[in-house]
Order: sequence, then C-alpha cells, then structure tokens
Amino acid sequence: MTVCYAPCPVVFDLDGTLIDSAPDIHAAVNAVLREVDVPPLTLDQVRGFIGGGVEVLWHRIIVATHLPETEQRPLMAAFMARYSRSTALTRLYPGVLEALGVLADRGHPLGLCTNKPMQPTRAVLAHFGIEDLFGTIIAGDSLPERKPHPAPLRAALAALGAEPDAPKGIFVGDSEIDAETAEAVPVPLMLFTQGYRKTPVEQLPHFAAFDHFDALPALVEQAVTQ
Ligand SMILES: O=C(O)COP(=O)(O)O
Ligand SMILES: [Mg+2]
Repeated sequence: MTVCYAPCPVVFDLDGTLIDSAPDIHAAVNAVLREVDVPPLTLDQVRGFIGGGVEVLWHRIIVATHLPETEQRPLMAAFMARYSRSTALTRLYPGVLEALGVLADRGHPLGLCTNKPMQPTRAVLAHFGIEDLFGTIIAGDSLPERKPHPAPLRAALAALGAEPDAPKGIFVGDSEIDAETAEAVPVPLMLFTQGYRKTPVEQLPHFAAFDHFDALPALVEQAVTQ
C-alpha cells in the first residue's frame, strides 16, 4: 500500500461519513411506498440499505417489501424526483466542518467519492455550503463503475493530482463498501465508526478508526509520516 508525503489528497465518502442523510432518505422512501400502499419501513431498515447507491437501495426495498421487480425502476424514479433536493433532516456529523477546514488549511487536496447520484450530492453539499472545499466529486452516476470497484476512488485521487498507476492518498469512509474500495485501490482507510457500517470495526480492514472528526487531522498526519 502506498501512503503519501504531505500534503496528500484526502477523499471522503458522503452518506454515513460526512453527513447523516438516512432520515431524509427514509422519509422519501416511505413517501414513495405510501403512494403504492406499502407499509412504511423503519429508519434502521433503510439505514441498513444505504451504501451501494440508489439501485442497490431500491433492490433491497423491493426484496424487503415483496414488491414485484418490475416496480424497481418506476419507484426509484419517483424516489429520485422526491429525494434530490431533500436536506431538511440531514445533518453534518459533529466536527466535520472543522476537520475539513484544518485539512484544507494544511494544503491537502480534498475530494468526494460517493455512490449517491450527483444531483442529490451537489444539493446537500450546497445546503451545507461545503461544495467548494472539494477539488473533485465522483458520484454514483459519474462512471460506469461504482464502489467497491476501485475506479471511482482512483478517478478522484487522479483528479486531485495523484499518479494514476500508483495513487497515493487517504480514503475516509464508514462502510464495508468503503473498506473494500480502499483495499482495491489500494490506499489507507480511515474508518468513521459512527456511520452505517453493519460489520464490527475489527472485521473491516482499515488503517485507523475514529468516532469523532476532531481526531481525523492527526490520524491523517500519522498516515503521511509513517
Ligand atoms: O447513497 C448511497 O447508497 C451511498 O452513499 P455513500 O457512498 O456516500 O455512502
Ligand atoms: Mg457511506
């Protein structure tokens, strides 16, 4: 694995890492289900379905609600129309703004690599006024591949100046998918433990784990100087 010399690119996952978006996703999912007379899902259920992008989310909803597979496309479209500007229930995790500011001030190029589609990604970043902090945004519909395929993270690192063949940088994420993606690139993963992960921390490959964003800048410098 290649760790870089300071200041190296730091790329972030979005849902469950920078933002707790599950309440807005949950509300939009249930509004769509209500339209087809399907009982609501719990917040825990929907949170457990997030991470693979909108197709995976709706595939899991279809399976859980026993709806016919033919419903997936139209319901997903109805969801996207509703969710794309939904930010009212979404929160930044504590310390995110400060940590991004510290890393940016230290000269780290910052990027975003999410499986969430671009339109809601841009809407939520604009809502929190943090869009301009990121030198690149690779979303779930930016490339033919999505995480855990290494292509999206490789593209984000390359856009921030990393060498395409042996990218150096750090990935910050919350999920099984993020751990797999970081290994596939490979780059060190800083695992945020308060996100949407379902696997115990010790079973997920990671360079370091943290439960509050206050800790992140020091972990990044550790990875860089090791
Ligand atoms: O929208 C999703 O399913 C996942 O998004 P993430 O990659 O930012 O966690
Ligand atoms: Mg995530």
